[in-house]
Amino acid sequence: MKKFTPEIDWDDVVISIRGLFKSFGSNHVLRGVDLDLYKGENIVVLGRSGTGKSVLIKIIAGLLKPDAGTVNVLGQEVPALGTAELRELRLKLGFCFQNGALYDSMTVGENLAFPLKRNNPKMTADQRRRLIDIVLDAVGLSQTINQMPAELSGGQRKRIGIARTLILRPEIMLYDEPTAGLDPITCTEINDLINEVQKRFKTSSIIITHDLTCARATGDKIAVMKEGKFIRKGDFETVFSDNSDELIREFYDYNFTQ
Ligand SMILES: Nc1ncnc2c1ncn2[C@@H]1O[C@H](COP(=O)(O)OP(=O)(O)OP(=O)(O)O)[C@@H](O)[C@H]1O
Repeated sequence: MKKFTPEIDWDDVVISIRGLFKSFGSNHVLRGVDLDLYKGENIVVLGRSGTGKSVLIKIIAGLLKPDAGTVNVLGQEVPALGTAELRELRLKLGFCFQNGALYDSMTVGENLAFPLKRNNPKMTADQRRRLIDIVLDAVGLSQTINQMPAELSGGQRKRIGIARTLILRPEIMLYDEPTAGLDPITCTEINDLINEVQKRFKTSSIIITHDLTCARATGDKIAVMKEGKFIRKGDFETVFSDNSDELIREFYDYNFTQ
């Protein structure tokens, strides 16, 4: 179970989605998605491959336009935003991709400086260094500042990827399969880090995963997507205590009874 109780502000919705539909030709991917993410909350999105989890994230980030529905992110109706407004909004969203997306030819420190130089060109080297120290400390890898990504383990690369996302101080974190390809001990460390980020940086998060151990450890709420909509939402116990749905049963059995 989750090891700490986050401070969720139930009066402050940071993402609110209603009646979202998206098709690609005859492929009806999203068919009436509703979702609320509250300030300080971690929501885990579960669903089989190809159910539309990435499409949902892309619509939240304004990278894809929905066919119908409303998508409000940090008080703004995303499909109505222009290019400049979208760019502003995306700075408040932190994307954590599966492979950490680090530049192999740069040291860890240079990788962390990169988004700062791009987004805050007036920042001094000292100011950058202070922020780099803060995020490296947050992910427990201060000693790696001069190392190359190739010298890091898979788990360390993930942590640096998270640090690089955090350095721009996003309000919402979007984690795409954060524990994929990691051994169970490293998975536990990443789960703990996701919770630590939530606590320390007061972020709200959407975590896409197939890993129920990750879902149980990090999710304040689990949302299960099937056939283009959420069929269940609630805390882990509530969602998995009723195994009448085949998908719920298969997810549970695959993760815990093999
Ligand atoms: N730009 C696009 N054009 C056409 N079809 C697309 C596009 N993007 C996604 N799709 C289709 O939408 C469906 C959902 O894809 P999506 O990537 O969201 O799945 P997912 O749930 O994230 O899967 P996974 O768990 O494997 O990452 C798939 O059938 C995919 O082929």
